[in-house]
Amino acid sequence: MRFTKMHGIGNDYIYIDCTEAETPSPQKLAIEMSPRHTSVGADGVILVCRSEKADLGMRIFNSDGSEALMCGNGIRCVAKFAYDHQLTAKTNLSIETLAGIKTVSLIKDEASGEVTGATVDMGEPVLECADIPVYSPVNVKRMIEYPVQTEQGEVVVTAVSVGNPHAVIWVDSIEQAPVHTLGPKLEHNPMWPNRANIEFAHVLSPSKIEMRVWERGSGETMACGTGACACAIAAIATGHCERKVDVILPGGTLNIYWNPDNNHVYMTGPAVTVFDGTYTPHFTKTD
Ligand SMILES: N[C@@H](CCC[C@H](N)C(=O)O)C(=O)O
Repeated sequence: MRFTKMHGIGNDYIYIDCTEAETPSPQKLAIEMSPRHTSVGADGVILVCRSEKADLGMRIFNSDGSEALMCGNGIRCVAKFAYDHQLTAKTNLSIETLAGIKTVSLIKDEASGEVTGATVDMGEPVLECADIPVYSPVNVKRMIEYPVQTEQGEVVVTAVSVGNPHAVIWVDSIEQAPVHTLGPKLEHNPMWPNRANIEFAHVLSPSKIEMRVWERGSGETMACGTGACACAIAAIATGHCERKVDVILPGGTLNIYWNPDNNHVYMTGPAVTVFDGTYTPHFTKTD
């Protein structure tokens, strides 16, 4: 099985071209290929698929095998993968995800012509609890800077969906943030029927946020594109930031713009190929 390892500011996935043949058991493949010390090593597996409704389709599996609806860093890499592997010659393309069709505009280096990144129209963010989905004890419509009781005390959460569910928590210091303790506890808190990605973020200025993320199904990662959008949305919705925000993550920076005219969120960032490889899965069809 051929694969390409790619990353968007350190959020790395194993990309598999499924446009000619299906990949059996992608959940098992993600569990098997993601471990960093005993396998290829990645935050999960992304399938590049055909689509009847868009130029291409994608599916994303976290390292625990769970399937997510959307991946912000992944979709930029899918567009680069498609262009570099001649699956398309388009530099503006539509990609079908389980969270709907997104449009991606590739960014090329002028001198080399190489695709170095992309801007993605992430669509309209969702703040309504019922649609995220998130349960609140007193049935609030939106959970904006809302107090939540945890074993580690009260935390103030803003709930946002950017295709997948996110909880944004403002902290004084991202270095000291309880990413590995509160992160998994909140990910599995029954308030989230489908679990959630947990962001610990700090507003540096009206145009700059720094954050760390505990990703649903993958643990702490170096970056999360949908998570960066969620933090920017939470900061803009609460008046902490203006419409254009640079979100600084351990792996690098993403530029987020929430357009007031159409309510769409745009994310710009790099897409990088690390290496190509071949892999023989250990599981059998009867596993
Ligand atoms: N890293 C991604 C998000 C991947 C899926 C997420 N862990 C989930 O389960 O929702 C991104 O860049 O958005």
